[in-house]
Amino acid sequence: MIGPITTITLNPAIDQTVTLENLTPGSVNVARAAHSHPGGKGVNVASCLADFGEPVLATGLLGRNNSEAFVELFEAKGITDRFVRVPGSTRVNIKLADLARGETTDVNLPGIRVAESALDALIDQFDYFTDAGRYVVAAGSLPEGLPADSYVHLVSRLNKLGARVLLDTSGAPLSAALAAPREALPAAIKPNRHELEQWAGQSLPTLAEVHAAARELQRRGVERVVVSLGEEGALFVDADDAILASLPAIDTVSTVGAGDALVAGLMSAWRAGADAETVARRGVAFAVAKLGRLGPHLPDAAEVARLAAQVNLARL
Ligand SMILES: Nc1ncnc2c1ncn2[C@@H]1O[C@H](COP(=O)(O)OP(=O)(O)OP(=O)(O)O)[C@@H](O)[C@H]1O
Ligand SMILES: O=P(O)(O)OC[C@@]1(O)O[C@H](CO)[C@@H](O)[C@@H]1O
Repeated sequence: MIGPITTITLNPAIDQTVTLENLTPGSVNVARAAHSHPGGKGVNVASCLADFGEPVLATGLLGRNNSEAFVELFEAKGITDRFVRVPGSTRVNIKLADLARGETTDVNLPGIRVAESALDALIDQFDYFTDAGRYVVAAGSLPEGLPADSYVHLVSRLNKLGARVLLDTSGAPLSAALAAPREALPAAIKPNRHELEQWAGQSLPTLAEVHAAARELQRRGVERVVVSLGEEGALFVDADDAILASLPAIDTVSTVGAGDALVAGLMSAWRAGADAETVARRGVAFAVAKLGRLGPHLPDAAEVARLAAQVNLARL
C-alpha cells in the first residue's frame, strides 16, 4: 500500500490574479476582474492531484493570521492538512494575466520571515508520516530567515526515510540542492529552461543543449530530470530515455501554476509505476488542462485522459 503523495511548500502565497485585456506597463490599465487563490507551488501541486482523485497530504509553513482560504481549499478537495502554523501572514503575490498575449506577469513577495526552528519542527514531523516509498514534492522559494541549503537538509532527511523526492525550486536553493552529496540529492527535479541555464552557467538555446545539461544532472545522480519549456512542452530525461512531450494549448487563461500541474501529473503517473511515455503524457496533459483555468484546478479525469492521448512524443 503506497501512502498519499506529500507536498511541501515552505513559502506559500495567496495569488491575486488580475485579468486584463492588454497589459501596458507605465500606463493606467483597466482590469477586467481580480481573483484570489490560495497557492504556492506545493499547494498547487496538491490541488491538481486532488482534482485527479489522488490522495494528498500537504505540509509546509503557513502564516497563522490568514490561513482560512488554505483550510477551505484543503477541506473542499479532501487534502490532508499538516502545515506547521508560523506567526504572521502568508504573502500575497500579484499575477497580471494578459488575455491578448496569453501570458502572465508575476510580482512575487519575499514572504514571512521565519525562524530556522520552524523548519526543524517541519522536518521532525516527517518521522511520523513518511513511510518508505512515499512520494514527496518539495516546491517553491524559501521564506526569509531560512538558509539557502534548507532543501539539502530536508531532502537528506526524506531520503534517509526512504522517500522519493521531486524538488522544484530555483536560484541559490536549487544550486545548493544540486551541489549536495549523492545521498542528499533529490530523486527528481523540474527546472524550467531558465533555471537549468542558471545551474549550467550558460544559455541553452537549443533543445540539444537542454538535453545535454539535463543528461549531465542525471549522470550526477538525479534520476529524473524534467525540463519545462513553455509552449515547446517538456523534456523528460532518465537513465533509459529522453522524451520531448508537447501539446498546443487550447485557450490560455493563466500560465500561473502550469509547471506545478506538470509536476502533479508526472508524480501521479510515477507513483503508479507507469512507463516513461505515460509519465510524459500525463504531465503535459495536466499542464495544458490547467492553462485553461485561473487557479490550480483540473477538468475531470476523462478530459485529462483525452488530452493525454493527444500529447505529441518525440524520442531524442
Ligand atoms: N503556451 C503554451 N503552450 C503549450 N503548452 C504550454 C504553454 N505554456 C506552458 N505549457 C505547458 O506547461 C508546462 C509548464 O510551463 P512552463 O514551462 O511555463 O513552466 P514553469 O516556468 O515552471 O511555470 P511556473 O513556474 O509559472 O508554473 C510546459 O512544460 C508545457 O507543457
Ligand atoms: O516564490 P516561488 O515559491 O518561487 O513562487 C511562488 C508562485 O509564483 O509559484 C506558484 C506558481 O508556480 C504561485 O502559486 C506562487 O505565487
